[in-house]
Amino acid sequence: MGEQKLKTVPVLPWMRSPVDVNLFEECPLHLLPCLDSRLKVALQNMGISSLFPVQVAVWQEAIGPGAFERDLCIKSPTGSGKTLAYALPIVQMLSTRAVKCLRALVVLPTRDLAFQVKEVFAAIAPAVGLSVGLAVGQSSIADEISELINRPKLEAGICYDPEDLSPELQSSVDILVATPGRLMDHINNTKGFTLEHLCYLVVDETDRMLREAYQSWLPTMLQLTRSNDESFYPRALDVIPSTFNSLKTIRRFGVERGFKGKPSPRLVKMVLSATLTQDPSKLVQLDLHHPLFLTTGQKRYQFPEKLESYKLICESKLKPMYLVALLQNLGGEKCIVFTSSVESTHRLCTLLNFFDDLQIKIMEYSGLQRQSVRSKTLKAFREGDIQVLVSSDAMTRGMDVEGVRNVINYDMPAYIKTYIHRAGRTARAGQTGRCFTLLNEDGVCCSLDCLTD
Ligand SMILES: Nc1ncnc2c1ncn2[C@@H]1O[C@H](COP(=O)(O)OP(=O)(O)OP(=O)(O)O)[C@@H](O)[C@H]1O
Repeated sequence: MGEQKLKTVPVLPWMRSPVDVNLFEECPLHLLPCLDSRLKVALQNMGISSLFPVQVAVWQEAIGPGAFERDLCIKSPTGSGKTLAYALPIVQMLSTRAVKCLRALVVLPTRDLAFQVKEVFAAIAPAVGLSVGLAVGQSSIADEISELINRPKLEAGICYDPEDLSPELQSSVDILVATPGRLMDHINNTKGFTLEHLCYLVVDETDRMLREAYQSWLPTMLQLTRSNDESFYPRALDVIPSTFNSLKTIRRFGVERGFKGKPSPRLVKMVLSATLTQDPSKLVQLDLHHPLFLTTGQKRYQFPEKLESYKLICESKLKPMYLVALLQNLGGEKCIVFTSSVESTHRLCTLLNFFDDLQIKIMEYSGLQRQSVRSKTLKAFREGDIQVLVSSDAMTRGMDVEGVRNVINYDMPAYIKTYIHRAGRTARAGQTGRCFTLLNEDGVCCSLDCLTD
């Protein structure tokens, strides 16, 4: 017990004195200080009339007295509105910029998540004249480049040298939402793609992003966005891959029109997750500047307020029958069934589809499927043409589908973090939701209490 308590006390001093998001209340838009009236209208058009507590807390740090002086580390439950918590202040801060260049970058682990986050930015950014791009590799690199980089029209007779990095090559977007792999492709190969003007970097689903190297995207990013004034950023960083043309993107002073001689603004970082790591050896990779920790409550992990959790003890050989009975009882409510692997996802989905009596549309969603198939399935699920999605953990993190009332752990997750993210596909945005976990009565592990991080 004592040991368990010790584990929950963060080692890093700045994590020990967090801002408690629970102390903030929902705030109606008309009471939110400094909100641009155009953004207010855009939010209302999204059906949003007030900001959630985590959004108010971040707004205060970003737009209020905090003025983004510190990097923000945000841990708040699934479905609490973290996307808008960073999107809104970034868009507001960039709304007065006259020159188009890439100023904000959001990096996410999967394409589906990147699509989702792009949609949120796309709903508010155009209201203040900002454009949003997507770099996830869903189209050819050439198509993506033409979306992201503005190439000047050539005058007749003028020969354009593609090797020439002329200043006319400009970003077509102010905000970019990207997956790390495709981001690295652009850093390494796309002429005119530069991070030198970047003001905001968001690493969403941070603990997942720090777990995988993704072609060293993080050290590369940090190197490229550092000022060449070493006194400004005194810490040395790891060596970065020599293959990319880094010289053109190293952050410089006075590069921007109208800003000559003035230092580039500090790159502000925001890192977020419902299960943000406390591990100093992981967090150090982010090279955070005087970080401020915003978290919800005292517990290590917090579940959504209106989530109900149930465990169903069943005989292992009858497990599929228990599931069928449960689905029958749920009567066609939107539901995600999680399994432990892509193979069992496929097997279980095939099996369920033999039960004609169920009279519900069931499809699978897994990392083994082609992106186009996955996107189509997700669209049908969002639109209610499919009621049950049998999924591997490809769906676990961040995915936001309206109306999901139930999550079923057909296979028990191996980690508490996985449980939190799976369960978090329901009970979002203050809604109610239920999470059922099927446990083997003869199983080695029959209680969720023994799930460890
Ligand atoms: N202020 C608001 N008013 C009403 N709905 C909101 C508001 N902010 C966000 N939402 C809705 O809440 C849902 C959850 O938001 P979001 O996906 O940002 O949660 P999250 O905290 O990032 O969750 P996860 O940790 O699972 O990624 C979305 O459907 C979003 O549209």
